[in-house]
Amino acid sequence: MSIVDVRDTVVPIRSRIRNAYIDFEAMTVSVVAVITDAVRDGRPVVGFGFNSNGRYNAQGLLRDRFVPRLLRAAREHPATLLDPSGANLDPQAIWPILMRNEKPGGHGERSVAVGVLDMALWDATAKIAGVPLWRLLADRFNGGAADSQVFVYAAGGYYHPDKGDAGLREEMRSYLERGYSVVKMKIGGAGLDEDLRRIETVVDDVLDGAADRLAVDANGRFDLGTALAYGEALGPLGVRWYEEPADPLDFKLHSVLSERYPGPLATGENLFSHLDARNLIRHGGMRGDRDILQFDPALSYGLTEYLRTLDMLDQHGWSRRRCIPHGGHQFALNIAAGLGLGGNESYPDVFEPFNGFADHIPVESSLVKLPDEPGLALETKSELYRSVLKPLAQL
Ligand SMILES: O=C([O-])CC(=O)C(=O)O
Ligand SMILES: [Mg+2]
Repeated sequence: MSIVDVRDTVVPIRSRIRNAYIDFEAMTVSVVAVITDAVRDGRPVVGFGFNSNGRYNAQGLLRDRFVPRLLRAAREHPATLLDPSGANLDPQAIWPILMRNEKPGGHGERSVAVGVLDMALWDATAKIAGVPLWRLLADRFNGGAADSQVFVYAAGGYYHPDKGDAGLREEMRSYLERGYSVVKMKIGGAGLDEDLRRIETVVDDVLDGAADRLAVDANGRFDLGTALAYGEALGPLGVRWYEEPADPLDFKLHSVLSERYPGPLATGENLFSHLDARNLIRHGGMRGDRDILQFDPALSYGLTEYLRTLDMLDQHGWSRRRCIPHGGHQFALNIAAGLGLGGNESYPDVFEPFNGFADHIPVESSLVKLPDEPGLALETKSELYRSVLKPLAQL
């Protein structure tokens, strides 16, 4: 078998929302379809991948470097893409082919291009094996143990020009109505007083005072003084976690904050390699008994790299249950179930049509089950499949 073509497209996920650092007026996603000549159910197997929000499409990198490397290997050395049986792809063998002639360091952007391709390769591999990705991962890397359901929380609470406190409350209430018990909102895009008012109205008027059901996300906005000032206000409230207080690469700042802020901190969505993740663990003062690690495999060189990150965490005595990836996609959901992570993000209302999970599986008590269809089962997200994936693959 072989890879016969790779198609890619760019889809806008433009919206008027804003976090503390960026707005999403020009946000885009790269989508790829890896077409194989393996046939299942009378059709060629196609693997799909896409990046999550926050980084823009990687079309230039995909077309200049990563797709040509893959297609050239498929043409000239097809066996190098395959597992020893020769009957399926081997994404872990393909990864170094994609990364040939790439220097170390400076992780970001190319990590998105590789992440999108790697997602599609794992999708195709599981489809060829005829199993859901979560099952393939559990059997291959987790002694066969898969979680039957995954903790998910509703991320939203963005700043929006037309939305006041009433709109924020309504949004958060609607997440609870849709089965989520933990929600997340943005901070740091207003002053501390205004943010505290926004937090308090959600905690008091929507969550019956249960602040441990509300996470807050500053998107890397604060300097040390501001991060500490917010921490002093958030600590006594007891929010679920305080996310990305400061620049993701300022490990010293994180370690100082972690000495002063007793509650859980969360970060990692903007660290794009297992080496950057290791620096966070080594130098960021993260606490293995409470903090949350949000590395997003779609943005950070894919599942192949994420497996290295999990190995690194094992070596540092961290439980995988501390990992709740950013990105709200079905890729990380499969990884969470198959490898025993602590949960996965969900965006019930933003970043359509890439948000959310299988159409027919509801969220209940902030838990979601996984589909049984092979691969990532992105086909179970009908709007994504109809409007983006099917036309791209020309199925
Ligand atoms: O607003 C964003 O960039 C997304 C984000 O931080 C998250 O989902 O945690
Ligand atoms: Mg975040």
